[in-house]
Amino acid sequence: MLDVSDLAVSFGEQSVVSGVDFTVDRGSLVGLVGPNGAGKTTVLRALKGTLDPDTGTVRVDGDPIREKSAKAVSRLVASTPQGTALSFDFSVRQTVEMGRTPHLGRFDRMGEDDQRAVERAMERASVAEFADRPFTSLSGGERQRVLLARALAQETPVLLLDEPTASLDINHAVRTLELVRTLVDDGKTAVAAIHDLNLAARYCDELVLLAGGRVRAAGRPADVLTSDTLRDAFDAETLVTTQPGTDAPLVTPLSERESVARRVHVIGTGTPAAAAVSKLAGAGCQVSIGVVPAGDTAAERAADLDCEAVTVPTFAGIDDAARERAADLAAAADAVVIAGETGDGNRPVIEAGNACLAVESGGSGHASGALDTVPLAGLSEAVASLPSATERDAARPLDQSATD
Ligand SMILES: Nc1ncnc2c1ncn2[C@@H]1O[C@H](COP(=O)(O)OP(=O)(O)OP(=O)(O)O)[C@@H](O)[C@H]1O
Repeated sequence: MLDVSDLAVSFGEQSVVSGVDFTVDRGSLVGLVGPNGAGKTTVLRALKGTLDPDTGTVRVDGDPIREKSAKAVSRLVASTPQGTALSFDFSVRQTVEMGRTPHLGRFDRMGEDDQRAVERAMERASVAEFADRPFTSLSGGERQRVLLARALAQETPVLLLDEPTASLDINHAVRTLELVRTLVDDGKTAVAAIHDLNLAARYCDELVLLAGGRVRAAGRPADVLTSDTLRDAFDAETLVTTQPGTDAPLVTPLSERESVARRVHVIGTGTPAAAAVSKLAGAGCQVSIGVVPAGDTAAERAADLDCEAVTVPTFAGIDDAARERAADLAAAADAVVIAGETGDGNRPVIEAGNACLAVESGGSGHASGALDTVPLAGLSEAVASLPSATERDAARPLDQSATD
């Protein structure tokens, strides 16, 4: 339905987007996500044909949009702007009626069909109750819904929405995206720039992640929103898990204070080890676990959080290759954390690691009674307070010379 190929736009000397390619299938909702200044609004402007790209083409149903008349485009594409600071001296109803302009001749009056489209658009965007109020008297979120109603009244096959939920409370944000989702499920095609990554992940079929004017990732939300792509695009540490009851990703930004940035190898099984993995990954640690039976809760948690798990088939015992891989991870880690049952076979893995901590109450069965034991709640702080492997290695020759 929409096809963007090799799009490049610059303002004066400044290149703003370049090499942007993506397609939007009919009846799908694509979210444009990315940091401030990434080029999302610029791409939306190119999609509606209101700017002249340096290179590249935007096609709607195979036809270049720049070759269509403004009226033809406005019958195909409706859009809502990012800001709502428009100084309309019109009522809400009159503002929504403007959406019918592409369907009317210059001196035509609105007919019954037009009136019906306006009423229906106001109902759907929940603004009918404001119909007679001046647009300028509404709050930012109410104005945003009126502008959505205006776009809906236009009755186009394509909707372009620039931050449709930016000023909306959580109830109206969800209702707006659910409305867009319903329209898309009924056959419309929509592209929306959305800052809230979790709402974008929940409602969009696909995401296009822009940063620095380029597409950094595109595809299903779960494939686009990974810690690595988000670090690359936003220069931010995040924890990516799954939204309850869906398979959509859930992105939790980590503050620098929370981000412990330590490499930690966990040894243990079951709920205690799973809780330790979550806690450490949530604190921004690079976590590995093993050796652990495949299918154990802790192995599954590690997989959910994109952490390396050294596994062996359940009841198969620990083989040499698995033991060596886990020992290598333990030796390279800043800390080894023991949580839950470890099994005798993991003894060499524990011995390969340097700074060992055990999680309180989950530590039964671990190899040494001489370990520092910490509560789960204080685990990431305890790990952060240990020297990193690099600091330990740097200190080692000094220790040796001191004993010589
Ligand atoms: N008319 C213009 N003249 C000069 N620079 C511009 C113009 N419009 C946009 N830019 C610049 O282009 C870059 C991309 O802007 P754009 O509005 O497309 O980003 P965005 O991803 O929508 O950002 P935000 O999330 O902050 O809305 C920014 O650096 C912006 O300053």
